Amino acid sequence: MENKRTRGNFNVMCRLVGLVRPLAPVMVCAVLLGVAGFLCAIFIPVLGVYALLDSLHFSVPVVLKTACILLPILAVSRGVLHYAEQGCNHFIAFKLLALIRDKVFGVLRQLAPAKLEGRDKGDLIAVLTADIELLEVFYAHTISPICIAVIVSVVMACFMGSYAPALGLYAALAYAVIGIGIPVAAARGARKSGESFRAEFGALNGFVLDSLRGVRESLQYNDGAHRLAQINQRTDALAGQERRLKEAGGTAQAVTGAIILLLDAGMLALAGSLFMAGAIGFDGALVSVVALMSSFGPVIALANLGTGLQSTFAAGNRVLDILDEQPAVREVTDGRDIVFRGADARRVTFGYRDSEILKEVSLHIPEHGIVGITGRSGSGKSTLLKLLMRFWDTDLGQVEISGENIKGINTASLRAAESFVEQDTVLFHDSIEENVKIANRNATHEQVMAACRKASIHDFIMTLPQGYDTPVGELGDTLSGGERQRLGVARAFLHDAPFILLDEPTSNLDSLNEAVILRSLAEERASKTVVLVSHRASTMRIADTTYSVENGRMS
Ligand SMILES: Nc1ncnc2c1ncn2[C@@H]1O[C@H](COP(=O)(O)OP(=O)(O)OP(=O)(O)O)[C@@H](O)[C@H]1O
Repeated sequence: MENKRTRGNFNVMCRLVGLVRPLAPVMVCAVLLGVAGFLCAIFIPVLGVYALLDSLHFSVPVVLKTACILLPILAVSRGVLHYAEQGCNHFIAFKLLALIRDKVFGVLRQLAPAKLEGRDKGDLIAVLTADIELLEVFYAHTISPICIAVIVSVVMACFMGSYAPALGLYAALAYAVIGIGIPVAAARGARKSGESFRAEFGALNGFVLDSLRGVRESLQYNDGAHRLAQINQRTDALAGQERRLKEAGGTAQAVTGAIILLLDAGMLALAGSLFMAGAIGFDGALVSVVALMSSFGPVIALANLGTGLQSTFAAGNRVLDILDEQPAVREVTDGRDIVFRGADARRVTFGYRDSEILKEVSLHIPEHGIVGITGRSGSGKSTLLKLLMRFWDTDLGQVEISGENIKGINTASLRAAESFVEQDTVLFHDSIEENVKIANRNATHEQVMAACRKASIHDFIMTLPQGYDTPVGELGDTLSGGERQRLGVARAFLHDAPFILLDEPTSNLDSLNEAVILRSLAEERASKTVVLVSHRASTMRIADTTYSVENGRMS
């Protein structure tokens, strides 16, 4: 993706919160339940102190008898509130994974195919699975703990401040040190490793996927051991990074524990000195010390987030990179629908990024004509077909379909009018019948068979034990290149669009199968218009007009 960028953590946090606005009421519920639960837990020892002071005849707001009734109520409430908070968090987790994946898939649909060309597919899978999964931690276990910690800290600082303002200020400072100071310091230290861990994780996914795809090549050239060594090296590097992240997390936890003890000791000294100076009573000093000691729970949860948070922000960044990516072409829904009446390229200039591939190319494709395009490898023939499909927009000049600028035609209408058979046919892990039917989900079995006959693949399918129900192996690698190619052509026949664009449809075929497909195309010409890219003179013979692309120019 071109859009790879690093946003500030606060920016990432705000953007991620914005993504799940519909879940805000449940999040508020989770926070309120969490605050109530923590306050119950904190006030159990405080009530104990009140009971003790009451029995020593101090004047306290809660007497021994009331404390004895309240203590079990608080204990049970703590459990119930915690359970309900977790219930809300899990509800949020499940809903938001669906919500974010839906958004990301929506964007990918717009980016495809142009912006996904050349993208590391393994890395993309890592974003769609692991990174989004990690965001669940962010929403359910980061946002709500932060809110809970802020609210509980304010309540407790006010409570201690009611005995003496200095006690309240000290408590607020202590909470800030644990809840802000430690996670910020830990996150700063782990920022680079968090980002590179997520990036490396995606890269390893891509590498393994690549290795699986190329397993035959690796075996053939005896490159398996080298490939395995590379996988091991990457895995070790990733494990090393993870270990460093975990070690940093462990160190942060140990430091947190030590600082809390020091802060407790400081509170004891402060309360003691205030008591000695007569500013507060013994009850105020004791209650404040116990209240502070028992109220670090919510901010400890934040301190523990520090190092893990970096991975979460890095994952958030990667998800936002996809969401922010601009498609190469915008889907048109408020344009015109067309009836196909021929196509034209008018002085089309186009390049991928900086390199110019086509320069002022013009070409006329009359309705019911068969137009051939030849040219050396890499001259831009497939690129021209992609411009006719509007996978990309031209830099200069324009492509017209039925006399309309292609940019103003509704995308759905354009897709219905065109069938594009690319050089490589991608097959899904499904039966042959279903693989052909992706071109027309409503087609009957008879129509699928007719399309396969035209593509000269029917006889082969009938030799298979399960015929059209034969499952196609992963990535179609149980079929030969020519068989896959003919299935691709069968899809185009089944799609039944008036304009067929074929990119090297016969490159893997013997002359017998080539002849069948060319005859089928010739028979279809009463209702179809065909653009044919091929290096084979025998295939080009059926074209009425042949253009040649050389050095980006058409002749
Ligand atoms: N998505 C892309 N991003 C950047 N460059 C690309 C992209 N797709 C193709 N190219 C480059 O554009 C040039 C033209 O590619 P194209 O596939 O159109 O050539 P072609 O004439 O169809 O070649 P062949 O006959 O080998 O299929 C090549 O140099 C290719 O590397």
